[in-house]
Amino acid sequence: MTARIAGLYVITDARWPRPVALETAVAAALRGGARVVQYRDKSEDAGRRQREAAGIAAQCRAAGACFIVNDDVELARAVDADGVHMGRDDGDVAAIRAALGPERLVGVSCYGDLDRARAAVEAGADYLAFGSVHPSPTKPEAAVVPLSVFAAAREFTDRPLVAIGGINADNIAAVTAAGADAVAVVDAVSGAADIEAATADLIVRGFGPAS
Ligand SMILES: Cc1ncc(COP(=O)(O)OP(=O)(O)O)c(N)n1
Ligand SMILES: Cc1ncsc1CCOP(=O)(O)O
Ligand SMILES: [Mg+2]
Repeated sequence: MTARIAGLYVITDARWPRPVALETAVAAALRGGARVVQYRDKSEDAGRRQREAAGIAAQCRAAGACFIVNDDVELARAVDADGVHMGRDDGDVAAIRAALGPERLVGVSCYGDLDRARAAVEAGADYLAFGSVHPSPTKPEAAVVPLSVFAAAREFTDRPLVAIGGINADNIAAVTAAGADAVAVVDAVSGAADIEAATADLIVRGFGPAS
């Protein structure tokens, strides 16, 4: 399962107009080659969240991509997502691991904190995310952490390492060269005029041409 966390990891953004265009945008990202999609929606409209997450889950299933729900274990279970992504305000990693069982992935934000990363591995995290690795247009308040964090984390874990924050076509190659297995983006895809082309371009620049 953890092998599925690799390549371009696209995170949905509220700027995608709702509801039809969100699906259209996810379809374009999947055609462009996104291997992981995360539903990230901070609203409290439970009905719309459920509908949108279920729709994206079906799209990812059809495309063979991995589908992750941000923050919300119950929603992940309800739509049969492949996993959840949890940050420092989203609950205890061991408790989430126990609640979800071994079949679903638990991704954990580690920011630039290697002690948190070690503890997350101990608690059963399936992948570790580090960032912002550059100033993020989506989350400008996020602290920037050095790319050396990937080599440092690789010293103690073979879990997939995900980079996030301010990653775009100009800097993605340096991020993967530093050791990130997957690269998570919001703006570089959702802000693009042509989502399919932007996705494909990021993949070639970051991971090389498809073999
Ligand atoms: C892949 C990935 N990495 C990091 C985050 C950030 O999680 P968190 O710190 O909980 O912040 P929010 O996204 O919930 O605002 C993420 N969502 N995905
Ligand atoms: C959710 C999150 N956590 C750290 S940066 C970030 C947002 C990443 O978005 P972008 O790719 O637009 O910088
Ligand atoms: Mg969170």
